[in-house]
Amino acid sequence: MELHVAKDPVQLSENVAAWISNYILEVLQKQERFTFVLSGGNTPKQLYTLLAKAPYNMMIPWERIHFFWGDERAVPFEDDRNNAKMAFETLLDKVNVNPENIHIMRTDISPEASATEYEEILNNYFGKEKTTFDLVLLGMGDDGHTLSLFPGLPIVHEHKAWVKSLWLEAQNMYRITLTAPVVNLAACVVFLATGEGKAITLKNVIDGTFDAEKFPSQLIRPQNGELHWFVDEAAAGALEI
Ligand SMILES: O=C(O)[C@H](O)[C@@H](O)[C@H](O)[C@H](O)COP(=O)(O)O
Repeated sequence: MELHVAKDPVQLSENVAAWISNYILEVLQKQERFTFVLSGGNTPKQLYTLLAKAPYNMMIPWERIHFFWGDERAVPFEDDRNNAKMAFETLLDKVNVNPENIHIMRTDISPEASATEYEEILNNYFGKEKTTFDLVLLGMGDDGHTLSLFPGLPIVHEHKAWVKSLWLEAQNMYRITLTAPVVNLAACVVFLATGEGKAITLKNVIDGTFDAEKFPSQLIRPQNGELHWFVDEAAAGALEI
């Protein structure tokens, strides 16, 4: 695991934009396509906005990037809580992507059907390969969840399925989410976390005893890939570094 600490959320987004674009260019020297899992939540908004501007909008061969989502709230695409909507507004509508390479988690069908369909899409992409995504971007909630793997829910014990739907009582909505097993087959996972509200949880996730029921972010341990945490000083506040 590699920890990158930035002064504040603005610097963090700048560092991550530079880091990610270098990584994409490096990988694309060796292969034709790049598979990129986007995350929802607030933290990545600034990063997406930066990636849509110079120099990154020109530097990155967007048409060679295939986009996926880590999780989705089962609300219509037009709803502001929809993770795909946010990514389109901040990034995908502004750069030269190939619409055929964008794989949203559908919310116009039942959450179960959407999860099954997404699992099929992933199987078609990665079926026999040992490594899945080139890059998975993740966030962590103050409670230690990542993706839609929330503390105490059965989904944290999923060993087999790559995509599942679940009911989230606290938010009164269904979610569709990738599971830890598929994310752990990625070549690279990048977590973003900012703010002092995440400091104690971050310490528990990184330095604490393994307890996935309580801190599902601990489930993310790429088998053969890299794991990076990009955090700001406030989120890093409780770490001993
Ligand atoms: O749809 C979502 O809610 C997410 O994908 C979720 O896992 C998110 O990454 C964390 O909740 C962190 O969210 P913030 O960046 O808003 O703190």
